[in-house]
Amino acid sequence: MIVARTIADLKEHLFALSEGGRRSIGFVPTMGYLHEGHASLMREAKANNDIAVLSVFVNPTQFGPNEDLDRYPRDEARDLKLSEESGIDVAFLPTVQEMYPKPSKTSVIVSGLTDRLCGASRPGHFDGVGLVVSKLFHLVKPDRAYFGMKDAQQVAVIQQIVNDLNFDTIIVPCPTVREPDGLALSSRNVYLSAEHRAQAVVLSQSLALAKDWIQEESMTAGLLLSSVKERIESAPDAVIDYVELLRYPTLEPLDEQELMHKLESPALLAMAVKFGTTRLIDNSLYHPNGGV
Ligand SMILES: Nc1ncnc2c1ncn2[C@@H]1O[C@H](COP(=O)(O)OP(=O)(O)OP(=O)(O)O)[C@@H](O)[C@H]1O
Ligand SMILES: CC(C)(CO)[C@@H](O)C(=O)[O-]
Ligand code: BAL
Repeated sequence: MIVARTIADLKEHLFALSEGGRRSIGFVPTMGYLHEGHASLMREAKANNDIAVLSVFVNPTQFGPNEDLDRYPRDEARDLKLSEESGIDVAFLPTVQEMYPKPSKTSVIVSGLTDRLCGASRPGHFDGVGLVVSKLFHLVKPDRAYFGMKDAQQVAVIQQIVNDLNFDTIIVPCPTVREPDGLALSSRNVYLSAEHRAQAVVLSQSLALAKDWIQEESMTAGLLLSSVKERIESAPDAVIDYVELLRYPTLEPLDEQELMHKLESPALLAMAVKFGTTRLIDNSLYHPNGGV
């Protein structure tokens, strides 16, 4: 596996390996501290492309002033080991100076899709994601890029950027990988105390319950939301940031009276919940035919 730390190095290696763009590139952008969720994306990239590229970059422009940029977990040696084992050919690990030698005067702002969910509770977050993903796509020129559905809003936002800016990249959404008890894998799980780790299972449990509840004939969107919130709040330390039910991928809210078993388009039940200072997200996508 080649490790590139500069843009010049990355471009040189990619040009050689791809034979000037003739061989396909699958790309997995991450912020590192890799886990099995990231590994599933890396394996998918390797299985469906000639060359698999990983980036590890804790992107400062997507963190708010009071967020966890400074304490975001990092373990480069472990990341390199897992990425090599997962079939990555080129790992790009730039410094902040390399990616942003000067503050960017250009922004990539997606309107509408970023008004709710994490876009509302983390102002400016998706502007930073849009900027760095656009920069990375220009550098890597991937044929396919792999993103986890745990960040469902991110997938919708990036798909919109690709459509609007004519990137020649297919966005491949990948399923959320979970711990045996259902907790979605996340680099930030490492922040959880043992007590909060035990309580955090309430997120996936509430999503599983919602899957049953939507089959009930009288279940409306409003009732589903209040039932899910009640379930989450049964965990003593859970503090809800948001729980929302939106059409996917347009992210328009469902009507409170809408009957869930009569859904006509996919609906996303998405949540962000804090345990102490740790903010976790999870979601599930429900399809009109009752499929999940
Ligand atoms: N459990 C998971 N299953 C599948 N993909 C995942 C999972 N967790 C993260 N990803 C995906 O990995 C990519 C990189 O995400 P990131 O590095 O932020 O990891 P993370 O574990 O979500 O970290 P954080 O805790 O900061 O949200 C994103 O496309 C994200 O959706
Ligand atoms: C896509 C991404 C790597 C951009 O920094 C980040 O938002 C993430 O890890 O999901
Ligand atoms: N997985 C999204 C990256 C972030 O939380 O900033």
